[in-house]
Amino acid sequence: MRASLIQIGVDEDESVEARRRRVASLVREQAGADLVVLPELWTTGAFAYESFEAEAEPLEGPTYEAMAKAASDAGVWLHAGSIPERTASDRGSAAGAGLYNTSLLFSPSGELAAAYRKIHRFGFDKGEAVLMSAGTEVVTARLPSTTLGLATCYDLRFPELFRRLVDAGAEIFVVPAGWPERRRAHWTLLARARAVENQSYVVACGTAGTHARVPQAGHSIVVDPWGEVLAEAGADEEILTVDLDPAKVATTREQFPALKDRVL
Ligand SMILES: O=C(O)CCC(=O)C(=O)O
Repeated sequence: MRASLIQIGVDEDESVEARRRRVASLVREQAGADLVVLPELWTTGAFAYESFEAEAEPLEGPTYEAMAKAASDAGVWLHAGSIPERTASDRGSAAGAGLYNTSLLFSPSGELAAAYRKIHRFGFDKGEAVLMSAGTEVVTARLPSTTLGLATCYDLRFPELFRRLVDAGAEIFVVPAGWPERRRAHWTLLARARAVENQSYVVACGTAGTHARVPQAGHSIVVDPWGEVLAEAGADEEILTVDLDPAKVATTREQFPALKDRVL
């Protein structure tokens, strides 16, 4: 299974429209891959809090349309990163209520295969944590050769979510992010920890450059179920392509059956 992670920069000088077109074209260029992954909130930037409300879209909005088409044009499973999703309950309610940080997975025919609303919102008492609502559903998606478990950025710090995903059959965790450079060491460490403790692949795609004055870590990473880093990007825009063997999850779990020793 070939995965391509598109680590783009979210530059305020590029309009959301232009970025959507550029990303769609990059996705089309990945024809031949099985799975293509984009970062978190790449239309607005994960730290561009002041743009969330203005750039929020309904689930089936312009990003959905463009990414569904790009997935079918390329014939790939596309994890289209996440969008600021506006739901009906947003209208007339308190600021941010009814906005979600929602990731979208499309099948190679451009059908929506899964949508995951980020459960753990980042920012403590500001930013996303107050501007967006929290998702409540743990989401997996069945592909022909494996099962994906969906998580987003700050979720990586919460191992209990990943256990729930494993219990639901996940073998590959897909984690779009807009992780800051300041905590890059945590990003790499946590990606490897989630892989090792759950004997699963971690496919984690971040953003490049700086947005909303927050330098981004980049360093998209793919870790195998033994914790080996199969590929890691640098800090700049990059497409990271890597071959995964989904069967390695079962063999790792058989040969070193630590998951069977869970007590709690
Ligand atoms: O946990 C972190 O250090 C970064 C999380 C984050 O930036 C996010 O979830 O948007």
